[in-house]
Amino acid sequence: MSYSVFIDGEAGTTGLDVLRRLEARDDLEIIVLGDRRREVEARREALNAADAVILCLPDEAAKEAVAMIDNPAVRVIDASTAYRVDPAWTYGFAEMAHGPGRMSQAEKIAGATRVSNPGCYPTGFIGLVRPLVSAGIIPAGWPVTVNAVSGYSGGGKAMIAEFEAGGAGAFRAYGLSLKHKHVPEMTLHTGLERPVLFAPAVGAYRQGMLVEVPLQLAALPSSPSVEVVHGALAEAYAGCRFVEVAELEATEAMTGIDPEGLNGTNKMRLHVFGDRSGAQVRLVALLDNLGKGASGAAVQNLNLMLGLREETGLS
Ligand SMILES: NC(=O)C1=CN([C@@H]2O[C@H](COP(=O)(O)OP(=O)(O)OC[C@H]3O[C@@H](n4cnc5c(N)ncnc54)[C@H](OP(=O)(O)O)[C@@H]3O)[C@@H](O)[C@H]2O)C=CC1
Ligand SMILES: CC(=O)N[C@@H](CCC(=O)OP(=O)(O)O)C(=O)O
Repeated sequence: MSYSVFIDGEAGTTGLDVLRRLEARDDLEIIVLGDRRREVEARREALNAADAVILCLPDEAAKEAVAMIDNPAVRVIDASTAYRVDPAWTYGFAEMAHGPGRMSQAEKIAGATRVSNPGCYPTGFIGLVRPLVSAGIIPAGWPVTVNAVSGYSGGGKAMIAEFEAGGAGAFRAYGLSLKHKHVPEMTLHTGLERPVLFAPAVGAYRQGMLVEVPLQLAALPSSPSVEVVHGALAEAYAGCRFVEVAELEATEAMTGIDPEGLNGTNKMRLHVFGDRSGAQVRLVALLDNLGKGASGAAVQNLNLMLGLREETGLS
């Protein structure tokens, strides 16, 4: 059986990467608009004709696209920020832990017609922190900070053009007003009660990211050991193909970590770097902002929603 898929925003950074991942598949037929991609009526027709649509658009254009869909059978995956904290949409982080006996996020995605694809930074942050909040290691009211660096493709076509024209600088801290659009999503889907303090940065390389959460273990109520923190993460992602937790021994031997290390993949690797006394850790997620941070996750969600589970890599 073949399914039809329409990528709205097919010529953008995320859209092109989704297309690259799908075009070789013989179980999918891709609806491509080419030069007609900005024509409202052409989009409306494609949005209602496809079995599934993947919106790779700015927030406002994504909302307009959703409003154009009146065929109830169409499944929608939105890569923008528009619906990530909307309770009517299912959050598309398939490995997000929910605790024993509850429906997994992957099952929720499989049964949904509206799925919001997570942001790139939130994928790393939620991946690191949610299992620790669920396990009671980080109290819900704890003040949590996240530092991160992304390649410039994270800012889409405009930022790519800026950096590739030269003169953009080697490294730029931003989000300095502390109002980054990812904060509500990071806070909600970890179960934290206070807004996360988010310090993002962008570097003069195209793709790949590190998302880091430093924790003063000795200040936490249970003073957990490095092994307890690592164990909670390892348990949360046991059996997942796309999210892995690096062994403590391997992490201890590392002297650096390359943000480009998982480029081109749909994988995320979590590290727990601990100090010798065990009083502090740096939790670090490594992922491709266009892979598990965007297009890879969108394709994973598409597979789940169309029932192509063998393609998901979820055990
Ligand atoms: N880049 C990344 O790493 C990530 C991006 N995202 C999200 O994915 C979405 C797309 O981002 P990205 O690919 O980076 O952005 P780009 O700027 O690279 O691409 C945006 C695309 O949207 C199209 N578009 C813009 N406005 C309209 C409109 N009014 N009607 C129809 N099409 C329109 C553009 O068309 P045209 O080609 O004609 O210009 C372009 O193809 C955003 O919401 C972003 O936040 C999410 C996670 C990571
Ligand atoms: C480097 C850079 O600018 N990154 C983007 C985030 C990219 C991303 O995740 O897109 P969403 O906002 O749709 O989640 C930013 O900080 O706005």
